[in-house]
Amino acid sequence: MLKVGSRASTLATAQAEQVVRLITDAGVACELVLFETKGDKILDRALDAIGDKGLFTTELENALIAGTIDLAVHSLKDLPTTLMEDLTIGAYLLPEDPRDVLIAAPHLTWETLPSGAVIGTSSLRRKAFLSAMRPDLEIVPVRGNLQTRVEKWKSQGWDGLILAAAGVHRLHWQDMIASYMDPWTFVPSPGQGVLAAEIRRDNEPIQQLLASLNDEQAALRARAVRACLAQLGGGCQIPFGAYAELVDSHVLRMRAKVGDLQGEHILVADVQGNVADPERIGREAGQRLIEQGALKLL
Ligand SMILES: NCc1[nH]cc(CCC(=O)O)c1CC(=O)O
Repeated sequence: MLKVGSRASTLATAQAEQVVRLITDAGVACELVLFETKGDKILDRALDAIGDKGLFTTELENALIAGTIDLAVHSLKDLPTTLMEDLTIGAYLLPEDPRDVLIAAPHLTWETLPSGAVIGTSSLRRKAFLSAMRPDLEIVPVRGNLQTRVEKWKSQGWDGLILAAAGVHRLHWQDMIASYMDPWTFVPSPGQGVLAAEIRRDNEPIQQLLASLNDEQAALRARAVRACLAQLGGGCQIPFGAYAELVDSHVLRMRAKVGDLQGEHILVADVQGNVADPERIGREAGQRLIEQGALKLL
């Protein structure tokens, strides 16, 4: 019996159950093992204020190394670019919509949000890009799992929330979506919407199984944007977004965007290149941001 580890939040569990189904359908029996991570426990501070990388992933990586689980399912965007030694990404799975969405009352959209509207988000990236596009909005912090954030939005009388479309779709909350943000402007977190299956490097049987389930296109796009993040030093504590699409079967196009928290200085790098080497495209985008002074902004 293959042991599949996941965080215990409703979204994480729904994601892991989808992966379990994928593996079961491939003929391998598995069971789910649920974990609470530091990021699930600390709810009174923004993620960047807690500081360390791997807030949602360390407990799962420890369990992989200890052999308690054989595979860990993560939201790729929560997984640091540097994994613990002896661990690797075995597959990129089940890509969902990579965009961010505005959650708001039915009569509102991004275009009709009034001046002074109150929007909940604790993400530095969302804060920076919101401020750059709409300096007239008021941004308030909101932490916790998706249920908690939606309850806060309703109980506090805020006008809206920014969330990942992927999570909203996976929980079947489509009717709360007021607008989809354009990914080339409101650039998503690198790897948003994609699931990562993390395994031990020496686990060859599962490596082979996962290779057959890997989503090739999601993998190429994810490798480019994560190489860019790595070039800038990794982690999720910076106002940074990166997005990639295949132009055709040979060419990958990506955009990386960095801002300051006030959204006053925004740097953009666009790079296009051969899909055979997605990391090169990502590093090039990262390098261009650094040449524009990105490291001074961060
Ligand atoms: N940071 C928390 C987190 N990690 C993954 C998702 C959603 C699923 C995904 O982006 O793949 C979310 C919620 C959100 O950002 O709204």
